[in-house]
Amino acid sequence: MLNSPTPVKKVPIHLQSAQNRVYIKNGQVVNHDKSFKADVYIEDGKIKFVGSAADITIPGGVHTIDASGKLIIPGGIDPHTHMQLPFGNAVAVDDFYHGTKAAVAGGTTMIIDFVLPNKNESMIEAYDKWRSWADPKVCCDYGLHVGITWWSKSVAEEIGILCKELGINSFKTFMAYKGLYQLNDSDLLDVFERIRSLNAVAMVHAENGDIIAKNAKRLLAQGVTGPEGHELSRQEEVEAEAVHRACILAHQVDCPLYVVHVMSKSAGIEIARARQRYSKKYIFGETLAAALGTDGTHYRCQHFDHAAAHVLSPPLRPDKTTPEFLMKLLANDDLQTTGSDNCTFNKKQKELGLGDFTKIPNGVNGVEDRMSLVWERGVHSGLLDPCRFVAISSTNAAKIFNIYPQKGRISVGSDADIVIWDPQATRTISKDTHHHACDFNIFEGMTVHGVPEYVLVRGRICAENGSIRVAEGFGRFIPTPLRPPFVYDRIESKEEPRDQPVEPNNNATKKLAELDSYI
Ligand SMILES: C[C@@H](CNC(N)=O)C(=O)O
Ligand SMILES: [Zn+2]
Ligand SMILES: [Zn+2]
Ligand SMILES: [Zn+2]
Repeated sequence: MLNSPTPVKKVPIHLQSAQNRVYIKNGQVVNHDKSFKADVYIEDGKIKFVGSAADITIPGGVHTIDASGKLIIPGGIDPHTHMQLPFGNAVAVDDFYHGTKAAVAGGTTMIIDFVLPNKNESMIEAYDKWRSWADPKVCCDYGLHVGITWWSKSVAEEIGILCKELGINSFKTFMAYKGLYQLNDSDLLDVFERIRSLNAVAMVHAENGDIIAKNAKRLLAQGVTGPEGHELSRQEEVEAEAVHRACILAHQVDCPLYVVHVMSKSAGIEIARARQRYSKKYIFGETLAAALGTDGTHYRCQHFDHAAAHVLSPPLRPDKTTPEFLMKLLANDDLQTTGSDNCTFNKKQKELGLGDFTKIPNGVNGVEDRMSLVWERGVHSGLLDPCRFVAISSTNAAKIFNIYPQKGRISVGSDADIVIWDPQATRTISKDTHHHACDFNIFEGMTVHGVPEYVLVRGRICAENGSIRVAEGFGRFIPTPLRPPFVYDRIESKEEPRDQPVEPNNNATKKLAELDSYI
């Protein structure tokens, strides 16, 4: 407590109402734009001080953590999860409790999940349902995207209410899952136009659902019924074509577009090209921990359970150079974020697809291991520096979905979602030790560098040296406000008329040629 006459530089600390007072000393703070030595003081769930120990006096009784040799990074933000998603005849086993417990264990302190209404279901009723599932269970803060799985005047009205009254600023459309979620190009143009009019963010699952439906029918008729049929029915070009088309559709109505789960080299190239082509760069790309950590060779595994456990859409790719290529796109800012698409089904549930790969529930794990995987494949392998790691694991998602700097930054006034990261420590990933509710881990046996030593969720220490002490329902719903400046400032910039794709300048052409050389 500072009782002396207020010294010029000291930071007065008022103790009376303080909760969860934590002082982290001797660490290296790493934000997306700067890495520097600093101490951090937390009180009432917020960061109150970031600076030199000489500039603060900490009273007795404050929980002090010595972070010597460790990094102090913003808690991970996973922009793509599906906890307890009802999908086909199964419900994902990671519910909002187990899924967010696993998230926190791995250093992620916020998830953004998806409301996926059934066709003809009210968007708002679906939103209320997801809130009722999540609010009582989440161990960390969460946001929601809403899927536009069908289109009508009433949907157009409801998404306006979701934006203006219910804290939603992002909507996922589907070019795949024919008959379930898929929209045609004409509807996509209307949807993107409506999203643009609301200053919201469009998202897209980009695969050509018509090609997939035709291929699946043909493969089954030829007797290809195992999990290998899943990737054969939707190979890279089926994803890349849809990515290319989605970027053009969005550009035609000047709508910012976030392409989720980019799983292949050719789809990643399409994003890079679109970002070059449109100087406003309002195309954003996300890839997944799964695509960075493993590949589609597992679909050829003789054991159905092992192969089926890797089934998600778009699929993992058999081209073993894909993980490194996608990491290079993240390093180049051709891709901006990493998600997990955590949507886990157990062995019994995956066996619903025995004899017909189209019936295998789609989805894999990732929310617990995302941070360590990105560190291992990115920073430890020399492709990323720690600041870029923070950008793609936390800050870029916060900026795109407009919750920065409340989230995604170590700075005064930000939520105290903080990870003390041990870059040298290693851990070996296994279903026997993970915190998921599922009985499989697609990264089984991998040893990764980069381990969270402490994880603080709004100032509460929820993980400490592997011991997880989360509280069910402690997390809060975080509204995502309209018109994210990181997205819309560039759209409204006057630099070029909206419908003139800018010819890439020569070093951009060189870069595109480089990208092509990877294919
Ligand atoms: C349905 C949802 C999860 N499943 C998946 N990615 O395979 C999605 O497509 O993102
Ligand atoms: Zn999807
Ligand atoms: Zn395998
Ligand atoms: Zn998904």
